[in-house]
Amino acid sequence: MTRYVGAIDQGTTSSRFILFDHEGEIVALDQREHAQIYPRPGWVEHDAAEIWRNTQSVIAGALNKAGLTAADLACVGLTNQRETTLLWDRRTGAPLHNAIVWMDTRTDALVARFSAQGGKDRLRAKTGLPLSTYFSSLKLIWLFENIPGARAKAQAGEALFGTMDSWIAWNLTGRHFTDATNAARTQLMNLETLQWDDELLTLFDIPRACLPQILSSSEIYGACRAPLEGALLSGALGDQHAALIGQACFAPGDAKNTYGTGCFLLMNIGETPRLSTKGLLTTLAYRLGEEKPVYALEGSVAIAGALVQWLRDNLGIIEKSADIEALAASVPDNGDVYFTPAFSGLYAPYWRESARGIIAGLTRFSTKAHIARAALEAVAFQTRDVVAAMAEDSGVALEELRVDGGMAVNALLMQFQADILGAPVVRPRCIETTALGAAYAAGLASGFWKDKREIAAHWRAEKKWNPMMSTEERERRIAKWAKAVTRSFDWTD
Ligand SMILES: Nc1ncnc2c1ncn2[C@@H]1O[C@H](COP(=O)(O)OP(=O)(O)O)[C@@H](O)[C@H]1O
Ligand SMILES: O=P(O)(O)OC[C@H](O)CO
Repeated sequence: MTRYVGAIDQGTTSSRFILFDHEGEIVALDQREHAQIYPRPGWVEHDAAEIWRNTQSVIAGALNKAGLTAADLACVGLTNQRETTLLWDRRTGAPLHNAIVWMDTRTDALVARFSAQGGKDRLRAKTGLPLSTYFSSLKLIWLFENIPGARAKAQAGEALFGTMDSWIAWNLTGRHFTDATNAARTQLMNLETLQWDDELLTLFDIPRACLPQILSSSEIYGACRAPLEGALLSGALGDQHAALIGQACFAPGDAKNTYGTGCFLLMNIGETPRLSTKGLLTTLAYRLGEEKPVYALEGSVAIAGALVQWLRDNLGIIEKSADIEALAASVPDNGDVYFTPAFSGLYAPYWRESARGIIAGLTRFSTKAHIARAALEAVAFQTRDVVAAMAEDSGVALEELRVDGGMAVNALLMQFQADILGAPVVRPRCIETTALGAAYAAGLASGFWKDKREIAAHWRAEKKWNPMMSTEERERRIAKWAKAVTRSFDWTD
């Protein structure tokens, strides 16, 4: 029997390929960062050709490290940054433009245009999503309106639309498809039927001919080409949905928070898509093969690890991301500095397109260490806002928070998170839960793992942070943060 499953994790910052064994343990990993392209304030692009090259390279790299070949893999799963939008030429395989990244705000004028047309409630009822620069629909319209000939090619089926899952899967298998979790983030899929919705396609004037086929998150999609010759691709889902599976959040009420470039808290809400009244998204959690779809409430935070990258790349106050912990720990507190990182507006629970980042409370006393500390705290405060919205919405307070993602290695952040939530934070042994979830989705379809129960038995807590802050202090800081948040509003109006 082949003893391993491979998972491609195409994230906002980097692409990884990870090999897992039957216990869900990592056997080998290779990772490569790609360029973040910022052509104008608020714009963020990726070179999709570079991402495909990096994907090929990390696949070869991890297989090499493990001394394995594609023939040793029972199957392969694929997970990805969601919403990031690409059009490419069906014949040549060349992208028509750089991919427009999920956090890009160039479509704010389109938000205003469609808001003025009315129908926002109908849109939310059908897709679970508000009108926002975040989702693919408006990014695709921007491409049609700004790239000469793009619409005509799309209408003729000569240009294909896809998020990063479709792009990688098309390059790997030659098949043009997406899974229903990724499709849920385009704002073109009906959350009940899990198919492209005619009313939405008409509203946004999107030609059906360019859209990928929507499939489940766990089924055999096809055999791969080099560098995974012959291996079966049998799992595909958005990264946050994959992390939910990787954290074994299979029961209603189970939740996880993934700290990557952004920060995304998803709570399983079972088989009925319920709309939030507190600024959360309703999304498909996953659809495993022929099983009934499972839904989730999501609190999306655009800027988390991206803030650490910004301190590194734009301000140069740290050399590498991990350095932020020592710098922030070199001062006992934030020195009354609060950082609202509304670089892409504010997402959940505020949904303010026109907010922009601010650092508040600066004095002659403030140092780069206070700013570093305020940056880490901002990630925890944003998560607290989402947790509070989730509790109000569901009427159930979170007993503990399961965490993962690149920033979850930061112990200072994790302790502050527990303090500011007033609830324990638990990190599992494997924090590569996104890739693990994709491997699980693939392995369930291929029969490598029997069922969800077998998978859930692999989950092990590795570390737990208990809250140590007094209630009074917590409330004081939350009030200060809330003040800093309001100061960031309406900057671009
Ligand atoms: N020790 C650390 N402390 C704080 N942030 C970190 C640390 N290590 C990595 N990061 C941040 O985590 C992010 C990468 O996490 P990852 O889960 O790989 O993200 P993505 O899936 O979005 O590419 C980067 O933004 C990086 O700055
Ligand atoms: O790349 P990540 O892990 O920050 O995730 C990005 C999200 O999928 C965007 O919705």
